[in-house]
Amino acid sequence: MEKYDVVILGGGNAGMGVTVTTRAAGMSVAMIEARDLGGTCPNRGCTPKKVLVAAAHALHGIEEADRHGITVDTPRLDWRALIDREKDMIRDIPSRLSGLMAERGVDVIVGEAAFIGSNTISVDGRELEARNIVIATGSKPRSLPIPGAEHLTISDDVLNDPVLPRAVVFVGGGVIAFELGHVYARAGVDVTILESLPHLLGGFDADAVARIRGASERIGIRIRTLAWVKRIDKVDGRLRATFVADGVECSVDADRVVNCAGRVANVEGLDLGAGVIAHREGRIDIDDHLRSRSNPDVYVCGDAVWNSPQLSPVATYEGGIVGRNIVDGPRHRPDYGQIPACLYTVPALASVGLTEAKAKEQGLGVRVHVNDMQGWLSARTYAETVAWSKVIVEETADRIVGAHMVGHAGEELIHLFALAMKHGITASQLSDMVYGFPTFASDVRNMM
Ligand SMILES: Cc1cc2nc3c(=O)[nH]c(=O)nc-3n(C[C@H](O)[C@H](O)[C@H](O)COP(=O)(O)OP(=O)(O)OC[C@H]3O[C@@H](n4cnc5c(N)ncnc54)[C@H](O)[C@@H]3O)c2cc1C
Ligand SMILES: NC(=O)c1ccc[n+]([C@@H]2O[C@H](COP(=O)([O-])OP(=O)(O)OC[C@H]3O[C@@H](n4cnc5c(N)ncnc54)[C@H](O)[C@@H]3O)[C@@H](O)[C@H]2O)c1
Repeated sequence: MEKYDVVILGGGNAGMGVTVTTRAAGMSVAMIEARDLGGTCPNRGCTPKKVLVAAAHALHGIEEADRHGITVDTPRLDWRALIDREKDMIRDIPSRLSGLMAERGVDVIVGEAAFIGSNTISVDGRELEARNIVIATGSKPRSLPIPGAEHLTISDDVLNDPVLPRAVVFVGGGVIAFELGHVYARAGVDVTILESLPHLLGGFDADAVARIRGASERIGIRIRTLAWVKRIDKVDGRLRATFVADGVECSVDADRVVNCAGRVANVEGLDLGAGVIAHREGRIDIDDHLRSRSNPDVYVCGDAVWNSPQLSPVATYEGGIVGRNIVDGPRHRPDYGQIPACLYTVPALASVGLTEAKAKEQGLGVRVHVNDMQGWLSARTYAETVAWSKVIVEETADRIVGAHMVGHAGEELIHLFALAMKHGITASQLSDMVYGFPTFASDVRNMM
């Protein structure tokens, strides 16, 4: 039996986050990774996705060129070349991270880990014992138990597919469907999004989502809410998604039907029972310190946590907290209050803090500043198709409790609001700054 102070299951953002403090404290650390070091974000998520989004931005710029007096012929996108560029960008990430782990003194073990006891793990015939075990195994697409589910593809396939399909259906109207849908629509693909709930993009401010819906429909994306997908059939070499909306059975034909119905903690194969880890349907019961309630030697972080945002910086942050709890004892708790979230459509939706609905639900006395900024000089200069903001300020304390933007460099500006919220900078103080001009940031003064 090999012995370690810490064994980490999974080498993604969360697992990497654990290694910093534990190694700095001189603990012996092993990391077990079944696929590629780096996990989802750099290999199958944020980074490759953003390479495609960058191409969508270029196409959007070309669409708007005539507004600047520029004539451009109809652009032709070489999809295979774009996928090659994406792959090129991320190719060496696992080997670079392997170098980083070696430098940090972490033993990386390749293989699929599972519990064999409360403090023991098996991997590829080896047995490891550890004082602390960290579950950082990420998430996987929620399976859809419908006839024809075997025809569904997932976001991994979209990011790997060198052939541009003619038509695509996304099952689920969440972040992945909108981001990939915008890329496809700009590339000329016929896109349909089918969402079972009455609202899209759950968790984002409803008014901001309405702008994104409008921007998506403007580029030809068809969106159906309250649409229940019943089955997928193969018909004449293509796929047919049959769904019920408003009590009526409808169908749509496509070359790909992509499962974007959410992601669940990837813990099924870990034999949590052998590890004495209480859970319900894959949701591990943890305390405020991200520690298993039934086995105090086990921590969970990143997407494997069932009830925190599935975001790459959150995974790193939670990994850091788990590392500190292992070193200092369980004292540190995550605070998710001021973490920005962005939807990388074109234009993007950026958000931090409370939505208007949540602020009101909490009974806060708030001023809500809503601006359609399309007529503002900065938006006109760049011929923005959408430029919109909502800033929610607690009346008595002048405290910013939420900010939401669509377009207008919101994915960058949102960090000004997050900084203000984290460090207690009031709305008046943020307005009172001297900003460089002309910039999108200088408009922050007038947003509240
Ligand atoms: C298409 C897509 C786009 C995204 N875009 C963004 C974005 O723009 N911004 C953002 O913030 N977030 C984005 N995300 C979410 C982000 O990628 C995740 O929140 C983040 O990667 C989670 O990190 P993690 O370390 O918890 O899990 P992962 O990165 O998934 O790492 C878990 C690792 O554990 C390994 N593993 C699993 N089981 C075992 C086992 N039994 N033994 C050994 N190893 C195992 C896996 O191989 C994997 O490498 C995106 C996700 C997807 C799918
Ligand atoms: N920009 C980013 O930060 C980014 C980008 C991509 C992914 N992610 C992360 O990845 C996670 C997963 O993304 P996602 O888009 O798969 O999930 P999501 O949770 O954002 O959206 C899933 C949607 O599918 C709907 N749905 C569920 N079952 C359905 C069914 N049977 N039929 C139709 N609709 C159904 C849900 O109501 C929901 O609206 C997200 O939680 C997100 O945090 C983040």
